[in-house]
Amino acid sequence: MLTIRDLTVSITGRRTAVEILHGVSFDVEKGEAVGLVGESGSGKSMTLRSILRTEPSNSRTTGQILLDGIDVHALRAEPLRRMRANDVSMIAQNPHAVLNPVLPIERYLIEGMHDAQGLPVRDARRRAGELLEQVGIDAVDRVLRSYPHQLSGGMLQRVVIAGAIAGKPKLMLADEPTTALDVTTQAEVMAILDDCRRDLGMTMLFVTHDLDLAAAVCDRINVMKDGVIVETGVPAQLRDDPQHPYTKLLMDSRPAGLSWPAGGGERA
Ligand SMILES: Nc1ncnc2c1ncn2[C@@H]1O[C@H](COP(=O)(O)OP(=O)(O)OP(=O)(O)O)[C@@H](O)[C@H]1O
Repeated sequence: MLTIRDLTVSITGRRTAVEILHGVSFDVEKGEAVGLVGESGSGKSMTLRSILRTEPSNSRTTGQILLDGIDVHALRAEPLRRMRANDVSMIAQNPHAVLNPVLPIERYLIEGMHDAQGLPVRDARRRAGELLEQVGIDAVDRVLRSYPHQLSGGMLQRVVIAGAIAGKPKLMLADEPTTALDVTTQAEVMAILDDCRRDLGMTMLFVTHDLDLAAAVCDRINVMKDGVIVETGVPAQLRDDPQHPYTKLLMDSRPAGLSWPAGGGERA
C-alpha cells in the first residue's frame, strides 16, 4: 500500500543545505501496523510530513513515495487535496494544535465530514455521535457541545481519532499520539486507536520514541537514527536478536522490569 524508496529531505538555507533524511526506504502492506521508532530528531515526523507533502517550504525532497501505486509527489493540487481528505489521516501529538479553541467539538467533526465527504450536516451530526461512541465516549451529547478547553487531553485525543477514522482512510499516520497524555490515559487512548484500526481494517504507520509501545501495536518496526532506517524487524526479532547497536541500545535503555508486551507480531 505504501512504498517509500530512497527518500531524502534537505532543508535549504541561503547558501547551504542540510540533509535530514538520507535515503529512507520501507514498505507498509495493506492492513499492517508498522512502527517508526527512534529518538527525538531522528527524522520520524519529517518522514510523515513527506507522505502528506507538508514538508517545510525551504526543503527539497527526492526519492519516491507511492500510495497504492500513485506517486504522491507527482500529484497536482486537487488530487493531493482529495488524498489528504479521503485516503490518509493524521493523528498528531497535541490535539490542541488540531482543534479550534473557539468552536465546539461538534463543529470540528461535522465540518470535517461535510468538507471531506460531502455529508449533509444532519447526517454528519448523527455520524459524529456514532464516531464518538466508537472511540469509547459515553456522554456523547455533552462532548459534542463542549469546547476543547472543557475536555481532558485524553478526551480530546479520542475526538481527534474519531475525526481521523470518519472517512475510513486507507492509511492512518499516528505521530506520537499519546506522548502528551498521562500514563493511564495513554494506555486507554492507545487501546482505542488499536481497536479502531482493527475494526476498520486500516493500515497504520505509527511514529514513537517508545519501542515498547510500538511493539504492543505494530506488526513490524523500523528503527530510525539520524535520518536513516538502521534496522527493520518484527517485535520479537528486535527483542531477541537485535542486529544494530542502536537497536540494542534502545532495548537496553528500556525501564528495568518492564516485560515486553504480547502484541504486534506476536499476536495470535
Ligand atoms: N523546519 C525545519 N527546519 C530545519 N530543520 C528542521 C525543520 N523541521 C525539522 N528539522 C530538523 O530535522 C530533523 C528531524 O526532525 P523530525 O521532527 O523529523 O524528528 P523526529 O524524529 O520526529 O523527532 P521528534 O520526536 O522530536 O519530533 C531534526 O534535526 C530537526 O531539527
